[in-house]
Amino acid sequence: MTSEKLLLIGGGGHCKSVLDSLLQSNQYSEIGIIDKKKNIGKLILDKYIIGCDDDLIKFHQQGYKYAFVTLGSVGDPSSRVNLFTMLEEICFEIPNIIDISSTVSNYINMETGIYIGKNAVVNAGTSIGKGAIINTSSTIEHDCEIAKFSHIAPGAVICGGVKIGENSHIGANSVVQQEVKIGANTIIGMGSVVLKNVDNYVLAYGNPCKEVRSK
Ligand SMILES: CC(=O)SCCNC(=O)CCNC(=O)[C@H](O)C(C)(C)COP(=O)(O)OP(=O)(O)OC[C@H]1O[C@@H](n2cnc3c(N)ncnc32)[C@H](O)[C@@H]1OP(=O)(O)O
Repeated sequence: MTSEKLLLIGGGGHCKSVLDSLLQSNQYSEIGIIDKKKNIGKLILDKYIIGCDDDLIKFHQQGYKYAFVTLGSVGDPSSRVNLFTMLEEICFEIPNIIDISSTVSNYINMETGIYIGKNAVVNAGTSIGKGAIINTSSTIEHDCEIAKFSHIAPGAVICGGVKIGENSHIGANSVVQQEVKIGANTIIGMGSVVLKNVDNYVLAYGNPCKEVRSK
């Protein structure tokens, strides 16, 4: 274990997933959670909510060198993006958090603030942008590009050479055919089978996946 102290920003369900991964890896000496002021003192798994956004600078000065956004999102990651920017401005170091049960190739490129959940697989030649969530049991095959703040939800299968634009959500248990391009700020609904490219700013779902409306 290092003597490094980490803050998790957002104390909801996604925080529990990330915290559970952290507790199994035993990487940080202290973990504190930041949430709404009214939730200070509440326990998440076995870590406390110790402050709110207004306290971030104080905690940084007190030796919390690392911080990570644990607010989740389904389709609109704008709050996650804003929190990430706030952490960068305060000069926190933003690590990647990778569950020990995942299988991640050594031959991938990762920016920062990425969560890779339980039993996820990321294959060689893939790149993952900052703030992305690669959730439980998802598979990202070889040579994919997963842009920043996108969320690959549990069980989704992203076949080889797929490109996913920033801020997009690939719904749980969807399958994206090899070489397909999915635009930015787009939502693919749960259980979709994506056979063709999907544009920016659309909601699409179904088997075969079809654009339903603009976002
Ligand atoms: C750890 C975690 O839990 S991470 C979170 C994982 N969760 C996900 O990935 C969820 C992704 N979200 C979805 O799939 C949502 O259903 C969305 C975003 C596609 C649609 O949401 P909404 O716009 O609220 O649609 P709404 O629920 O009102 O449904 C509208 C219609 O679309 C249909 N529909 C909604 N989603 C889907 C889908 N994935 N596939 C097929 N049909 C769908 C509904 O049956 C409904 O049909 P109807 O009008 O004939 O009754």
